[in-house]
Amino acid sequence: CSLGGTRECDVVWIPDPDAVWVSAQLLEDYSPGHKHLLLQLSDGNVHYPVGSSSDLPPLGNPDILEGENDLTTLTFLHEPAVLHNLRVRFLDYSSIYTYCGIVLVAINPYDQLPIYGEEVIDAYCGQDMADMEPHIFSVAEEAYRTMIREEKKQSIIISGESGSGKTVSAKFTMRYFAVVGGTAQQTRVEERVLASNPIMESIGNAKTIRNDNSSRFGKYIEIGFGRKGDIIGANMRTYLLEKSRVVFQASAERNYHIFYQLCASRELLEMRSLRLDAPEHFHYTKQGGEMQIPATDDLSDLERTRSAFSILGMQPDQQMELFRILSAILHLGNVNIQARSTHESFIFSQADDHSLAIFSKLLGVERPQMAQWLCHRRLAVRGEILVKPMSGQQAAEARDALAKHIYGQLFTWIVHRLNSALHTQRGQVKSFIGVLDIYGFETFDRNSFEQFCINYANEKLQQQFNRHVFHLEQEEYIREELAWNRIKFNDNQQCISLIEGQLGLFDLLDEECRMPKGSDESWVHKLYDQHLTSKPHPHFQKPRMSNSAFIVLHFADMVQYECHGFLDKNRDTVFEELINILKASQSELVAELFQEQGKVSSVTNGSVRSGKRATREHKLTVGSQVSCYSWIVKILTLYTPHSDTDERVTLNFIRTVQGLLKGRPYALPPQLLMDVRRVFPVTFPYVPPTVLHAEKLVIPDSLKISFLRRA
Ligand SMILES: Nc1ncnc2c1ncn2[C@@H]1O[C@H](COP(=O)(O)OP(=O)(O)OP(=O)(O)O)[C@@H](O)[C@H]1O
Repeated sequence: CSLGGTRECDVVWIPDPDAVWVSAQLLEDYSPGHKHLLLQLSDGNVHYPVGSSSDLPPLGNPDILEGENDLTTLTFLHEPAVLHNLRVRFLDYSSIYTYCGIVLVAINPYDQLPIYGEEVIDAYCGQDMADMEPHIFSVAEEAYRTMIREEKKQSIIISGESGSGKTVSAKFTMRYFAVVGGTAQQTRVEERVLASNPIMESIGNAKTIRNDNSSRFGKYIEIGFGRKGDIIGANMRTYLLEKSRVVFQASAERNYHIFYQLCASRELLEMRSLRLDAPEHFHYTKQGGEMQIPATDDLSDLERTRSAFSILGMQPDQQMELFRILSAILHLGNVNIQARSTHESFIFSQADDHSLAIFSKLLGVERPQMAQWLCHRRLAVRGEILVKPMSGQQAAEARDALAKHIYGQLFTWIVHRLNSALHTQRGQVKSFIGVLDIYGFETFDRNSFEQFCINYANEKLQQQFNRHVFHLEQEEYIREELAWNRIKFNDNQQCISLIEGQLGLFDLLDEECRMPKGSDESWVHKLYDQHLTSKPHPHFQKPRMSNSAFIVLHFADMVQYECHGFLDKNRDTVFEELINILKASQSELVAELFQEQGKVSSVTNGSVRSGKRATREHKLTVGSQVSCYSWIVKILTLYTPHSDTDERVTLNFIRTVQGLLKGRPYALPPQLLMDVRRVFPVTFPYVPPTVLHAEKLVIPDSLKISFLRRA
């Protein structure tokens, strides 16, 4: 029988509510105009309705192609063909890997497979990708060989939803490079590169409902190779750590592993001074209700973390410094903030609070000062400085913001420390292979700012994939004048524009953050006005039963986000008084962690949000960290404002340049971000990164000169 009378075939795929797709035997030829197809399913014959020839079900592939190791060799490549082929390979051939051209598709086996030993690495070493069964090692080998043969830097991008196996795959590629780029005996460099994994997992991974060891940050590691293809160092960049987890965990989730590791080690002699208890006694570790991950042992995991720190050259006393700060965060979470009985809206924290005392001692800071500034804030009113008690909720938020901030600073410090241990002389690095392991697409029952940022990153990654696999490939066909049928693919630019474009979700969020009375609710209503009423956007919806949530139709799924907390998380604010106390800490490490912050806070911050100058809060929004005007940043790095006049000049300059650069944005390189934070923590508006590079942006010399002269 045949469909359309042109091709002999007797199997088609039809949609099924349970199995997604089922195959069916075609019992009659189809000719245009037929209203039904007569199909044989496992449970009998059916008349499958077809409106027109474009409604015909997808055709099955010939039996001979079943289980092919490269999806691009299939005669028909569509969703049911892909799923069926992956299933056959997984179930019948016990193979978790399949190629799709240059892409390797991996299915998480959730089982220890004997396919990653040294002998398998040896088997893949030096072999061509096309000659070998699909494997993560063959992708690593291809990158390694191309780097050496063509002297070209390489990147491996690992993407997939949460729990799909990205981090495990990234670790296998690193192990592969450590073996092929090392000597027979592991040298210290490879050992150090591999040792960074347990450390990053301890401080950046946590149990979520999807994955017991979920990475809560993005990671890009560049492994540097010397002339002979030997590993000589590495450098890591991290992206957007989920700091909210430090103070809050959803049901059945945990905080970062390191906290439980420390609690589990509380009986060790050297750990007693940390005054730790079981995790169920700490507010910051018990909220998820599940303290233990089956089949893991937090105590032995801490040993692994400590030995990795030692491999990376961190001395035991410095490790203890880290553990002291981490333990202090747990004690901070237990600080008792109470409503004052006479006046309910004001609160105080008892100076003899046991947890506050331990927290202050561990961090080497003054307890009375901490008690004061955890529940009071300084206000400038008509030139006068007033001290005002906070409400209970404000004080709890200030405490949590401090905990998140300390953890975030410590995380960044550890990454810097690891990079110094993995660092090599630039001149020696001949080439590198980058491995990007970024958080996977997420959708939970309740999604917030973190999921929004993660899904946005995945949307960008998908676009990169589309560009690479379809767009650039087809451009090459055009250049080479090859005949082929243009492949249609789902371009996700519309969804990306909704998030990052002008009047997009980030744009309106940053604007709301600058409003004196901005709130999550008013932001979400502005979204409804803009993207439902004024100009309905195909990727934006409002849930029928809620006035405080919005839905984005992502490439991977529809996700409903609750607006609560978006503004706070985007502002990422900490009060300066608390930072100053930490800066004055007797602990060298604590003081060092906040030195940068001190510099930032001493610079007056042009807060558009309050409509006035604000000196007390750090306000570079998270959204605006993702992208920024690089020219402004470059010029700012040359310049530190010293007075109010300077600041006004700077703000005017920024506004002028923003006008000039409208629609020509540029993603801010991380090192410049550090510079701008240090020099001038002004809130930059969110602008989408495009293909344009900063170097190509032309700023009139007259403007630059006039600015520099005035500055
Ligand atoms: N190749 C594999 N072999 C055996 N088990 C695997 C493999 N890949 C993944 N797993 C299992 O799946 C779990 C989740 O994998 P992984 O942490 O790599 O997911 P992920 O995609 O990085 O998730 P997230 O985005 O949440 O960080 C691992 O802890 C491991 O138990």
